[in-house]
Amino acid sequence: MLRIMKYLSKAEIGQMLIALVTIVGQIWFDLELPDYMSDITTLVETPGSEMRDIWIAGGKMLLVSLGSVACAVVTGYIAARVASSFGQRLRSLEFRKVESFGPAEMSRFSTASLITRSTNDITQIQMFITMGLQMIVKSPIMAVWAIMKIAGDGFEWTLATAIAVVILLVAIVVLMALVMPKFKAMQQLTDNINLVARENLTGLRVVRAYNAEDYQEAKFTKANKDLTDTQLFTNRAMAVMMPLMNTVMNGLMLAVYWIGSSLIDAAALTDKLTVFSNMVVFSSYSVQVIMSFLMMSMVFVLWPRADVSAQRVLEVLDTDPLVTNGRDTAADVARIGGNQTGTVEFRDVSFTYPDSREPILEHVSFEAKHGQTVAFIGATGSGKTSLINLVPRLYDVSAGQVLVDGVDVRDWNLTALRDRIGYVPQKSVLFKGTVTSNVSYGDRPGKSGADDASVALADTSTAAGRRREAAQLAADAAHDGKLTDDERRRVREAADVAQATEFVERMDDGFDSAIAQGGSNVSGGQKQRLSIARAVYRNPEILIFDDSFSALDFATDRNVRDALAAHAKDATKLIVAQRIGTIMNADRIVVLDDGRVVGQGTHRELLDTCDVYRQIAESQLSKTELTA
Ligand SMILES: Nc1ncnc2c1ncn2[C@@H]1O[C@H](COP(=O)(O)OP(=O)(O)OP(=O)(O)O)[C@@H](O)[C@H]1O
Repeated sequence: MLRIMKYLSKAEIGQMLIALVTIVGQIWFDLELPDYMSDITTLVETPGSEMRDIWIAGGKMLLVSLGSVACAVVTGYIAARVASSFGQRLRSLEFRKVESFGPAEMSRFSTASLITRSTNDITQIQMFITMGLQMIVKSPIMAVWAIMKIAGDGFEWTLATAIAVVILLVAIVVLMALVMPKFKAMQQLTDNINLVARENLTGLRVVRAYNAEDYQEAKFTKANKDLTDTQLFTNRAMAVMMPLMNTVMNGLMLAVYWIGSSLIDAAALTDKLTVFSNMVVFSSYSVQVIMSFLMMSMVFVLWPRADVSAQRVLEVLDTDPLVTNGRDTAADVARIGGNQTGTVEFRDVSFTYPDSREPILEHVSFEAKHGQTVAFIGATGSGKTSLINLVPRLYDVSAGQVLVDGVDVRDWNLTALRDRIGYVPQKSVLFKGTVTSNVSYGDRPGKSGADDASVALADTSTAAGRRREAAQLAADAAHDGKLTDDERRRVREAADVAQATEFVERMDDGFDSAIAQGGSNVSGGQKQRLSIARAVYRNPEILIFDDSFSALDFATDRNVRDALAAHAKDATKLIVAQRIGTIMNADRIVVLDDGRVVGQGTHRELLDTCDVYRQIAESQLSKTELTA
């Protein structure tokens, strides 16, 4: 928990120091009260006391109480302010970190867990700061201060208080040992609930189609029951705490008065009043001592969960992606690579997924020159996707080298490298927005070094930070959906290339038509065409299509390829395909079989030299097409 505090900003630390002063102030006021009470008791018990004096002592007591309330309000305000700006920063940092993750880190944490970690876990930390930090500071100071006030006031009373404190400490330690492991499990079980709920929601159509509601429900019931059982255990354990505290507190009161009665009994007549007054004061202070232990126990209710949550958030923040950023900017690459713009070369590349032992690619070598089309074909699972994922560095090679523009991709600055690439993944991804916003998605070149900016932006603990955040939001809002005429023309051009214009124009608002989250309001083929348009819009040096024509009919497939050849003739195209028709005109076809290159060349050459290719071709083309 302490380690996460390093993410507090200077302003927040300053605010917390002010809160420390108000906390000490509140304790001072609280501990002044019994003294005035003692004065009033003495005045009431002393014959001939003036009513005026009692009013004055009462008035002072009221002022002291108001002082205590004022301090409590200021402390609460500051704690809430610090907790929310700190929570906001942690969420931003975590979001930023997750953005830098590659598929390897995503599968290590799982999407469901990352969602819990940036929502529920941060809420736990926020709650702890709002309530726990006040108590954590307040309770020991108050306990020590109150003990000092009563120490030496009466051996018997002090002993009774000490016994009560020991009972409380033992109870707290035992309870913590019991519930701490359960709190850890609780966050993991919350992950699990998220996982099952997400799976059910994303796979809703399949669930319905296979009448698998009962199966899904059973899975959810199990996850739900596991979480409920754990929560019940911890809540029951914690439920013991409050009654125990009350019993100890009342027991102590009883003991103080019981001891007091015998002390008063034994005292000489003149001392009886003093002993009585001492007893009233002592009982008030001992209540404060027990109250501070009560507060400590509340801290121990909040702390274990917040501690587990802090560890889980730190685990994300401390993870360095396997794919690290290189240094070479576009200008460096042009100098080092000798202007080999648009070339992609694999030099004896082997690749094994981080979580497996079997190599997926072995000794793959090929070269794609500027403007060439290189296609990859092979059976399912032969490693085509794994191969092209190495170009934008979704993963890094295990051996060998991948060179873009003549420079090893590991040396490239990641932003510069990815700005060069238009990537259409196997599974099309569309974002909530409009057709235009999806096609022009890559129109803002990446900003290297944005990390610092985002950390600074996330600091909203100062007025300057909040102004900066507002300016950034206003700039983003001004940019959203406000494309220039030239950009709109380019969106249309990209849609033309992807053969998307016709269906987009048939939509209600044309290019401004809404796209639902995940593109659920357009068909699979339409999604693919918009994804292709998005890549074309960037006008990149390298276009990567991972089986991106599979949902297109043959005529559209051909039209897209013809339009690409004309529009993006300068771009180097890497195409993964299952259909021979899609790739037979490529400059080079690389045939993969079980992660190895078993043939390379043009369609004609491969028909003569590569058995695997010939078999695929024979299964897809007619005799006349084969001999054409
Ligand atoms: N994240 C991963 N971790 C471990 N193994 C993986 C991972 N992704 C894919 N694989 C394995 O790598 C092999 C190659 O997968 P890849 O997706 O590259 O094949 P592909 O040729 O593109 O197949 P398809 O044509 O079906 O898309 C498969 O055996 C698959 O099980």
